[in-house]
Amino acid sequence: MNNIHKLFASHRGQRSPLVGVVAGSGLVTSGALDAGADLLFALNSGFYRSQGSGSFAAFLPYGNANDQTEDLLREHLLPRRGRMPVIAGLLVNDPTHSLEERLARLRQLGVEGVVNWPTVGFIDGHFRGALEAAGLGTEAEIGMLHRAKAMGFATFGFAVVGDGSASRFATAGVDAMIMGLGLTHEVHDVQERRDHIQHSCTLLNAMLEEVHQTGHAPVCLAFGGPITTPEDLEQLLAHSAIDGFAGGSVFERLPFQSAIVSLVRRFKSLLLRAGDVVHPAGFGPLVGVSDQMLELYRRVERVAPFDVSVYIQGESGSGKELVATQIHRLSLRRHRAFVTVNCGAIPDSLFESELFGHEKGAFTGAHRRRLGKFELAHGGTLFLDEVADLSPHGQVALLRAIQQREITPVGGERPKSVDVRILAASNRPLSQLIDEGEFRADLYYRLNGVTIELPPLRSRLKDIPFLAEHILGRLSVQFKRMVLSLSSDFYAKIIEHDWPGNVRELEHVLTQSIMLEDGPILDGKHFEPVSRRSNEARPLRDNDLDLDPLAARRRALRRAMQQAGGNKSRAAELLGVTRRTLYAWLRESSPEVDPSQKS
Ligand SMILES: Nc1ncnc2c1ncn2[C@@H]1O[C@H](COP(=O)(O)OP(=O)(O)OP(=O)(O)O)[C@@H](O)[C@H]1O
Repeated sequence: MNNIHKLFASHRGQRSPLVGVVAGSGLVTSGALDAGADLLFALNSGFYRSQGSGSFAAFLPYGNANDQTEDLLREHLLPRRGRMPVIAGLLVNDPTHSLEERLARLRQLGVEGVVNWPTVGFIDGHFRGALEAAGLGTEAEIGMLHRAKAMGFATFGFAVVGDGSASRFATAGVDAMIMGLGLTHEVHDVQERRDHIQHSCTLLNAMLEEVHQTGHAPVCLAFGGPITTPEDLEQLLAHSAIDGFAGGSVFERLPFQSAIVSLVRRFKSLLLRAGDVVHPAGFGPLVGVSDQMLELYRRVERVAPFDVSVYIQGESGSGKELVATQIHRLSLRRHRAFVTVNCGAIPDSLFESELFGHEKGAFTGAHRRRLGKFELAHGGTLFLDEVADLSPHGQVALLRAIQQREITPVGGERPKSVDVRILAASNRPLSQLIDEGEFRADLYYRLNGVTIELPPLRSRLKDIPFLAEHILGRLSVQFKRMVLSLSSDFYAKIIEHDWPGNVRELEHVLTQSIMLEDGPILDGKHFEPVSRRSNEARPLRDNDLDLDPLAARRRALRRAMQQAGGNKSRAAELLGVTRRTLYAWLRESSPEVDPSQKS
């Protein structure tokens, strides 16, 4: 009894289906192992897929199919199979080696099961008749499986729908039947898709009946056909008594598909963030309605059109870069470049080259002329982020460039004049650094034509619901989830927290919650507030926020039903709740949301 026989014996009476993966690469094998697949199939169709061609060629039961399968096993599947039992395809009419030789080699490799693949079942008409008459058809495959069984392999009969071979393999006493439903194909039309699956159920049930009539009870797996999602298989399992499913391209395609889906989503969410997004409760990309923010908007609006340098001071994550972008957008330079320099990230030795560029051959590795940030920003705005991190050397070089309005590229001979507006930001107060001798006062005065101070988030709690709504809107696109609100418990914790990381930290906390929680209302179970404030009076009254969870839920429901066009299944999906929960909510919130709408 090998591992496959043991698996089949222990599977009787189990409720979950057996799942076999036809792998064409090591990547898919590792994925199948990690996901807990029951069986790993080495069929030469996988070899074709890994070469970038369709598996159609593998349906020709001739040529060097057995060599291809052995290569696939040795190079890709066996090194990564873990403890998954492997079943190898064996072409019965092998023109190069005897079946005994092939089987002995497979056994040596550690293969535990054999299936007739590529099978003559893929051929029909006169040619098939001729093959059968010449003893090269199904009978030969049955003979091969008999020999394999005698050598201790588990045997799998691959039967093609409608050629009557299912009963012949079953009668021959194979351990498992693989019931081929045709090539894997994805159908997007919902109705057509359902028709295909129903048709597959009919075909499967006919084959199962054929097998049943023989009095044998092999394990029966559906293979390929229109099954491309777990939901498709669920339908098949609901309507036919199969034990599981095996497939190839359906699993191989998914890693790419999910990568594409997630990339497209991320691109989409980036587009939503960028550009001239105007938030009704804010100013350009800045969200917030607190008095401090309104004051800040006024200041930004005033200074933006003048060509003065602006120094933006604020804690980390409080929105300094957003303020800088907004100043640029409202300035006369808005159609020219906005270039950011993260001063803390440039090693001292590269400072001049980064900011002023270098000529070809200026130093080893300078293969071509490179423009520095000043030249890139010419005519536009240069944003010096984390300016407090500049070394003394960097401070001197920067001061000179600003004073003289010209730069000399490394290795260059003549200075070039540049016209840039300088915006600078720091989360450590520069005035304090000057007192400590860390920052040059003359540079500070050059940078600080006007100061704009960003208030920390903990001092403007009133902005939080607006910021949260804004961030959730972005996250629901990114995660394709309809999250509409925070529970009152979550808000209470948010208000208690000190937010040392400001808005960026709020973004992280909400992102974490959306990943860890289901449903449209986030509870923040995983978030523990940290507060250095004592029991001093809260700067916010409860009625400043929408803390009514029922109202929040109703709003969520209304929007989901609207978005789903009244379709309750879709609305439940959008909200991440079951249909039963959706019905309960609909009853609870009627008559606001009409539960009689179509489902
Ligand atoms: N008022 C705001 N409205 C909307 N989003 C904001 C606001 N303030 C900050 N953010 C968001 O918070 C994040 C951090 O903002 P930003 O990078 O501008 O902060 P910063 O002060 O420059 O941070 P650091 O000091 O770390 O460079 C960004 O994703 C930004 O979009």
